[in-house]
Amino acid sequence: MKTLNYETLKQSNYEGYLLEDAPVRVLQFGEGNFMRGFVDYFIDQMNEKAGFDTKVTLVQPISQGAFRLKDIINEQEGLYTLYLQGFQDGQEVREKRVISAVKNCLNAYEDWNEVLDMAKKPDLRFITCNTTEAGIAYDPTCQFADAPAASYPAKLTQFLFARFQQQLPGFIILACELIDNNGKELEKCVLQHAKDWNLGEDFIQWIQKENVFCSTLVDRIVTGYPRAEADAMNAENGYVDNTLDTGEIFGVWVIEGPQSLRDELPFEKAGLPIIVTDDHKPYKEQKVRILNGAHTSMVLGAFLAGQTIVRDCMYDPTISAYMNEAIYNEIIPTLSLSKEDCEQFAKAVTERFKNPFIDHELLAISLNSTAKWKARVLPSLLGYVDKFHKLPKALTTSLASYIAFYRGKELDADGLKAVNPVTKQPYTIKDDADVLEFFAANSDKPNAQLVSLVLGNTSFWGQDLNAIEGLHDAVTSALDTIDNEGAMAAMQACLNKGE
Ligand SMILES: NC(=O)c1ccc[n+]([C@@H]2O[C@H](COP(=O)([O-])OP(=O)(O)OC[C@H]3O[C@@H](n4cnc5c(N)ncnc54)[C@H](O)[C@@H]3O)[C@@H](O)[C@H]2O)c1
Ligand SMILES: O=P(O)(O)OC[C@@H](O)[C@@H](O)[C@H](O)[C@H](O)CO
Repeated sequence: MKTLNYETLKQSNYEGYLLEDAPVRVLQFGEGNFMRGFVDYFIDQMNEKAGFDTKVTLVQPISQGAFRLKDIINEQEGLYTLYLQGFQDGQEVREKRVISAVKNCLNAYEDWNEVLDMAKKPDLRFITCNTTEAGIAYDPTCQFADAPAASYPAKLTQFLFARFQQQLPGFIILACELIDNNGKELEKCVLQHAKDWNLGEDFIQWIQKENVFCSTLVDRIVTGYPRAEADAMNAENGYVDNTLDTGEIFGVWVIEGPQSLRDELPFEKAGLPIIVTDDHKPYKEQKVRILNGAHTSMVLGAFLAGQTIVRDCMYDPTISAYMNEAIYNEIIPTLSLSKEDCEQFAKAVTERFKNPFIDHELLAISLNSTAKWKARVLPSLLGYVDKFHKLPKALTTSLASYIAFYRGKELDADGLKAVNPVTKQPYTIKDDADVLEFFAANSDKPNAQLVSLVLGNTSFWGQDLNAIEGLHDAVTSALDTIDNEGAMAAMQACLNKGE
């Protein structure tokens, strides 16, 4: 079978929508599954339904790994097949679409001059990005002369300076990272670099006046390359697509920015679920704390209890009751939106988790759980303690599950190795090097001591969690239960009412 590209599609008399040539008006930092299944899908839809006539150049912001995704994207001339599946208004929807919005992919380390040359293109109008939660951070070691600078904000500053020198208009910058105020945080980092690198007051003013940094909230479960079904999909399609992407049909993009965005991005004409608002925060709080909070507080314990994908957890009576306990009794009472709104959102989320068409792997969600637990679960735990003056059982147990999951001993380039106590299968813990080194060094310690060290690690949590009354003993006790009776028993213990 031939590899997917325009010629392959022509030869197979493909009749779907394709846009082979159009000006590149979007530069996108991040070539991952999520951006291709969400932002680039929306651009493709706007191209077809609203004459947006726009191609996207992807920039891989980190070095190409062994997989060499940039090369694979370019070999396929940016084309990829996206499967979006789930239920809409009670109806089963399965959408397959060849996305032709992407023109090509550059790697920041291999093609930096080409990236900078993009700044000279007058057509370029939008910058989109998702560089993970790790991506938007100020790194004072980055230098203007680096080619390129290490961090994403520093690379963006170099790119914006190249644009400024061309005396061309600035950009609408749509940040998609799942951190608070992503766009504004990105702008802060850029301004700091401009100042530290002495790029001049005119440039600083140009950044502020000519560019709109939008904070946005993204919501779609994108499960990425479907390893198990890829061969069957390729056989059915009649071509080999090495960048197949899958996700749920549900999707919402909330963009904080001026209403003029509605003129520049014709999403209304294309009938897309994009909301432009002057305050995205309530949407983000609700989504991150309920949906992502439910994922992060559930998956590590569920994995240790022998589960592998989210949907199966939803049909396990103990795990789903544990998740509901966390969502409805411990997370929602700490949120600012009305209980009714939050419960409606939560109900939709748990239905989405049951999506029969996508397999969302617990191990995929477990990636970087330290930062995720801090951003997605800790605020609810703190809010609950503040409001009710006692510990939320399920969220406290999720911290014990996190520690139990992270107790690996052998560290190699791939991650920290551990063995699942139920399936007896080895698994790899993936997180920042300092997190993995910490657990590799401390996993053998007795539970009470390990808990004290984890809770006291201020670089993980931004504070010493041992200071929360009763938390150390409660986490130690839940960890003892996990060790002696299993993770399922620890989750079950959170459901015993009246204690
Ligand atoms: N997959 C989903 O369902 C989903 C939904 C909403 C949001 N997100 C967010 O999107 C992000 C990417 O998810 P994905 O599923 O596309 O994963 P992925 O592994 O397919 O892509 C990761 C992307 O992040 C970039 N990246 C990784 N580390 C980086 C770093 N240190 N600095 C700069 N860039 C870096 C990679 O180049 C790549 O573009 C996640 O952080 C996630 O929070 C994912
Ligand atoms: O993508 P991650 O790894 O940051 O987080 C895992 C999931 O919680 C996340 O992908 C959600 O499915 C997504 O945020 C839904 O919009």
